[in-house]
Amino acid sequence: MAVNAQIPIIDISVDGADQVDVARRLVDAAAEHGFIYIRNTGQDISADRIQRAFELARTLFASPVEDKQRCSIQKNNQGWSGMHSETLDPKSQRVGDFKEAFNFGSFKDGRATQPVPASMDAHQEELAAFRNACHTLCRKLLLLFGIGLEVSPPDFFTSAHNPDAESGTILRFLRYPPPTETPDAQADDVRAGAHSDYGSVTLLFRIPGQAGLEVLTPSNTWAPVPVTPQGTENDPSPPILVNIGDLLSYWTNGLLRSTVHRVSFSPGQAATGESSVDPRYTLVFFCHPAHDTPLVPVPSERVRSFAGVSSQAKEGNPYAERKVVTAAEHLQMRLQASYADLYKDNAA
Ligand SMILES: O=C(O)CCC(=O)C(=O)O
Ligand SMILES: [Fe+2]
Repeated sequence: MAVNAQIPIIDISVDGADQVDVARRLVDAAAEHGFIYIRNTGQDISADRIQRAFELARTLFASPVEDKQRCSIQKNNQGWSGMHSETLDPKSQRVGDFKEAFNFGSFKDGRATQPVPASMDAHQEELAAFRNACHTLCRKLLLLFGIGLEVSPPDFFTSAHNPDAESGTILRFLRYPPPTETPDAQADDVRAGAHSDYGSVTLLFRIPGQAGLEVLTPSNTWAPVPVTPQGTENDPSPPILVNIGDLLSYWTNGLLRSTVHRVSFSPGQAATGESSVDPRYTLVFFCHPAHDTPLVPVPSERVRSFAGVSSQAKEGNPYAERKVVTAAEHLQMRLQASYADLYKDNAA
């Protein structure tokens, strides 16, 4: 059995805790691992709210296929993508990812600004509220990163993530079919190819008992990431898994790590007590800065003087060359690589 990934568990909501200390621990975890478990005792996003969002994901994917197709993914990265239409690791994958996804962009006055399946019509306010709660938690984390990195001013990242500004921020529902629905899958296939995320920070919600997520360790092996790490079994909800995206890694000169991960079918690789036999549902929130944010050097002595821009810290970050791009430009580069079909007219 593979050894689980060693990812720190941090509680950012303890009453009376020293925020500077919490911030430092968060930065250390992000710099060393790129992944952090945020303990969820219900203060930031309640267990009920998360469970309801999972119910909505099940309802959405059970919608008639024509209804989902009507909402097919567009170049703005919003909408439905069916099996095999996204290929997160095009260099190594024989076929596209074994998954179905629905990406929600922004909501205005509690309504989606994009077509959604009819089954979601009555639930739009609830979806908007979940998305807002995720955004608020990301901004809380970004403020702590600002404090931990001694950025001046500490709200440098937070103010670049104004929830009302146009951005690449996406709430994504995912469904990975069970092996019984994918008899054509081969031993080397993956449910989601190896990749690092594109944005600033990602929040991942999973269902206890469902295996699949693995991170690439510094020794180049795949380590499973259990949904419920030791010590959180009695919490109302498993910890929220946070990871650093390429944009924040790039922005911090590689100090905060964006770590490569994938979703495997995991026979024999699953963490104890987890399995891959059921359809797997996950909820992911990809937080991005406002489109027009220039990714200039972060005003932090610690970032500026980060000497360890080593090949390891740059892992998964294809933009080794430093040049000021906007958040929107950064996102476009990545999307074009993952959705070959959607962008094929732009090739050449
Ligand atoms: O479903 C998961 O566990 C991870 C999904 C993921 O890494 C992604 O969508 O970027
Ligand atoms: Fe990811």
